Amino acid sequence: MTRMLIIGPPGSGKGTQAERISERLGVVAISTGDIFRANVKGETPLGVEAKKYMDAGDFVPDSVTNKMVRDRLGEDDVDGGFLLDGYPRTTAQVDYLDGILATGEQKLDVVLQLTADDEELVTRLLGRAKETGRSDDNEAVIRHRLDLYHGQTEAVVAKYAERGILTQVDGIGGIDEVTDRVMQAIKAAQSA
Ligand SMILES: Nc1ncnc2c1ncn2[C@@H]1O[C@H](COP(=O)(O)OP(=O)(O)O)[C@@H](O)[C@H]1O
Ligand SMILES: [Mg+2]
Repeated sequence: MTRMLIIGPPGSGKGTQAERISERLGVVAISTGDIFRANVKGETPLGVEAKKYMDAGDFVPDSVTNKMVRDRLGEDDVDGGFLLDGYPRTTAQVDYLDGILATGEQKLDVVLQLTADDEELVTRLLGRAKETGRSDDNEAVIRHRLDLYHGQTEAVVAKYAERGILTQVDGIGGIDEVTDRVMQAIKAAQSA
């Protein structure tokens, strides 16, 4: 049973690595970005609300995101553990997640931070824009998302560092190479 978070700036490879960790550890990967995008695509009320923020590279309001995550974490497939990708991104979300977990007397085992410098991230995301056409992958919006990461999500990372459960992994390199680093880091954290 593993309960984990993967945190990193946009373009750091969270989604790619989360999928691999999920397969290897047999835990369900939950990406708030993917859930929002599925709702945008399906034109649900949640999607219609979220789209306004996502297209601008802004965070969807905490009240909306928190409720969505609470509902998702209540589903049956989460019983064997989870890996959250893209949440929490604000310190208010950290507090909210603490509340959800405390209710079930659960605790986080590992928080992984994937690191990469801004120029590498912008290059990657502009490349991804050509392939996937994600509506928030244009340079101005990418820079804004990076600003929010530095301005808000780094404070989230600091909180977990204070708790002694943060593990940093260098996200620069080939996908397999990064996966090897990630799996080693998880092992080391779990035996610590
Ligand atoms: N925890 C969250 N809080 C607020 N907004 C979120 C959260 N997770 C995802 N979003 C919204 O979805 C968008 C895309 O998220 P995501 O796919 O995780 O992007 P990336 O991994 O490129 O940073 C974000 O820019 C934001 O608008
Ligand atoms: Mg992602």
